[in-house]
Amino acid sequence: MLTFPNAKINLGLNITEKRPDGYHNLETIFYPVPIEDALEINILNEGNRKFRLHQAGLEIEGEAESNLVVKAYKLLDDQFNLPPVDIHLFKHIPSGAGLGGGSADAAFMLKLLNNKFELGLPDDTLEEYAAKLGADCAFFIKNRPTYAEGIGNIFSPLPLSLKGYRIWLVKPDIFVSTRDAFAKIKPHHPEMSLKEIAQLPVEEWNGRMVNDFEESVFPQFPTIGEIKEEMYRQGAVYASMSGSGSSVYGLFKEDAVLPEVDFGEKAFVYKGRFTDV
Ligand SMILES: C[C@](O)(CO)[C@H](O)COP(=O)(O)OP(=O)(O)OC[C@H]1O[C@@H](n2ccc(N)nc2=O)[C@H](O)[C@@H]1O
Ligand SMILES: Nc1ncnc2c1ncn2[C@@H]1O[C@H](COP(=O)(O)OP(=O)(O)OP(=O)(O)O)[C@@H](O)[C@H]1O
Repeated sequence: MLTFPNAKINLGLNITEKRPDGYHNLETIFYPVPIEDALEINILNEGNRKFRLHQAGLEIEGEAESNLVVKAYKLLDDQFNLPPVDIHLFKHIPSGAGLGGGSADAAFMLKLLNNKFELGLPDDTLEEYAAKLGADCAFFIKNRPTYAEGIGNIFSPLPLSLKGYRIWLVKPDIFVSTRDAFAKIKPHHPEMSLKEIAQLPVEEWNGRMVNDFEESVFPQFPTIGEIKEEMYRQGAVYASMSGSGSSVYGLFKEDAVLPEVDFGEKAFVYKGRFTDV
């Protein structure tokens, strides 16, 4: 059985408070983007191992045991004693990008196991399992535009569609530590709530919808800020860094011409368009 975990972007990200446990309260909107990994499971018939992981495409740091698809399998295996599985993961979504690729793989693995082994778990239960694997992981269960608050784990659906807009996304060869990016932020409440801004036309988001991480990340990595400027030079109606970086996206009108721009040999570049979600 095969599935295609997709990435997300953050539309706005306000870091509002530092909590006693060291984490931060925030508000953001998660929106699915059609940049996809491929994830397949088959029943494993040979040997006495519970799982085998084959990886292709972009490299992922760490052992198989620390891969989120394996963690997702183990989580459900502990409860349901699942058959052994042979896992194939083709990695296309860059990591350390603010695109939630690892979280997407984990959530899609839960959904895949639920279907393959007919566990009958409803979305709410799958979301509870997903939340154990990462704060934004549960978003990918329903995988539709979502307003998130708390530490990024309290969700409400949002009536918002980017259908018809084009997206140009660039992830330079820069690694931003999410932990360091949080540590440099002075939390504050925004003047206008993100939910309100999201109801305005996309053309009115620039200057209102803000990703607070840009303030701490751009001075340290000017290249990331320059990519955002380039997006606006090319006619983006709205551009922003996603999550804690390092990817930057621009939203463009349907008929926009997106030229070839050299963002460096190792940059990941994606051009696509939104369909209905
Ligand atoms: C900021 C977002 O990109 C928004 O989409 C994500 O919430 C970040 O999620 P992530 O990359 O999976 O990050 P995690 O692995 O959960 O957290 C990394 C580190 O960031 C800090 N962290 C994370 C989330 C949060 N609400 N407050 C924090 O202060 C913590 O120091 C944590 O140890
Ligand atoms: N299946 C997986 N795909 C990608 N990364 C994985 C996976 N499993 C574990 N990881 C680990 O998780 C880390 C974060 O990866 P991820 O792709 O979620 O990027 P991210 O850009 O930090 O996402 P975000 O900040 O939006 O949550 C990686 O550095 C990697 O070591």
